[in-house]
Amino acid sequence: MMSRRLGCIADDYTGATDLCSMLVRAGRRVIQCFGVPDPDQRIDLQDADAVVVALKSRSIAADKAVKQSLDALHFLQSWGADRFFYKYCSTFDSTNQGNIGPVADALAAELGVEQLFFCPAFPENGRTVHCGHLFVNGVLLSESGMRDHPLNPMTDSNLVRVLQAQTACPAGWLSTHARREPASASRIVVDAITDDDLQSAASLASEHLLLTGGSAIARYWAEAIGIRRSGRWDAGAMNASDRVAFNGTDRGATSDNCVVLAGSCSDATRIQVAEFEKTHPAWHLNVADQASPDLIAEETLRWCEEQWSQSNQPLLISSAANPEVVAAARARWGEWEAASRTESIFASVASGLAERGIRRLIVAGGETSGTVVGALKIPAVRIGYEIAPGVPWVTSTGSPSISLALKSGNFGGPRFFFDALETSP
Ligand SMILES: Nc1ncnc2c1ncn2[C@@H]1O[C@H](COP(=O)(O)OP(=O)(O)OP(=O)(O)O)[C@@H](O)[C@H]1O
Ligand SMILES: O=C(O)[C@@H](O)C(=O)CO
Repeated sequence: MMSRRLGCIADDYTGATDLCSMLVRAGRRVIQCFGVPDPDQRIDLQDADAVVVALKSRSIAADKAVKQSLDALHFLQSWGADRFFYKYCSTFDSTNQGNIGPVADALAAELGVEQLFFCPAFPENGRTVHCGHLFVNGVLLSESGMRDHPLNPMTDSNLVRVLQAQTACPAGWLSTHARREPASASRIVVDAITDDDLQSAASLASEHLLLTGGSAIARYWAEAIGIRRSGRWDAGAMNASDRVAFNGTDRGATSDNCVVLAGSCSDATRIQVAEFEKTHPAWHLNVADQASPDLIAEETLRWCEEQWSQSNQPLLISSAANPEVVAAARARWGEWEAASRTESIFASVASGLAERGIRRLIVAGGETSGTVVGALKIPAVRIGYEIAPGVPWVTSTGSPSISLALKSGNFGGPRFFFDALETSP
């Protein structure tokens, strides 16, 4: 079989990292780019079997999401990709108008594809699809926490209906058990309850040029279509010059230091924060405070320096340890301003930590991860060891390199931060 290269477009940063980790499981060398790279960034993609372009297009206006996704497609074609995957959330998050339908339609039109599968199921993380309906840990999507999502509340579990509202093409669903495709539909939601179902779906799609879904199907599809397999990179190792720069700091940090930045408001992250602060120093940001984000960040960095002067324990900085602190910030600033202030604080803290020599960060939350990666001006990362399903350690390309664990809010068990430390580069 011809050796193929896979080009992927993901609609958020942690979702992209989730996808990368599944492709690494399948023995591929994967690079994740944050945004569509500029030619002058000169990211070396030659050794990669798959390239994932991470966008932040999940909740923006549909026309913008379409444009960014097509730009990403053209970039991936210029790299040499000959199969394409569009990754969205395993909970099918979208606004009423999109963006899953419009982006999928635009990519299909550009590639001349008529029939398209939609396969969000991620059984390992509790997301299953039965008769076109999505369940989260056995509960209908519309009755899960996603019902109250601040940006994209998901109040209908029937994905055929959700998708049909976003596309002019006829939508239907397919059970791989029946191996029967809906006769008139060209936009097809695929049932999957187990990984075996995903494997069957991947093999049904083995001739497809474009597939859409969550991360779990991508691993099997890469096998089914014969994507090049060059084996894993040791993507976690820090090189000697980075260590020298790292230890050269005069502000207390040492090469053992690692900081957790938790900006996610999800239940899973709250449990992880509570577990970690039982044994580690923790700093809770007061976003409701009237001080400027820069001042709050400076105060936070001073606290880190104090901690490092006493011990080299990993530190935790959290903004949303409980719903009350988020409510207080929103009451003071309004929802949008409160989120934007939180992100500014995390951006300044992340830059400040990097200036102080920190080279390992664990970040919780998709938006928060996007903010941190943007503040550190990281264009691309290589994918390393998988800490929990869908969350690998990644290491920035270029020098000095920095290692990051970018976690979707709801991913990982209660001891995720400990697991990340134990497996860190
Ligand atoms: N105390 C706070 N007050 C107001 N907004 C906050 C506060 N803490 C965090 N936020 C904001 O809430 C949002 C959380 O989104 P983020 O994507 O980081 O996490 P998530 O939605 O749980 O994760 P994911 O998108 O991966 O599922 C961010 O915009 C963050 O800045
Ligand atoms: O598919 C998922 O659940 C995640 O990769 C994600 O996109 C969470 O925002």
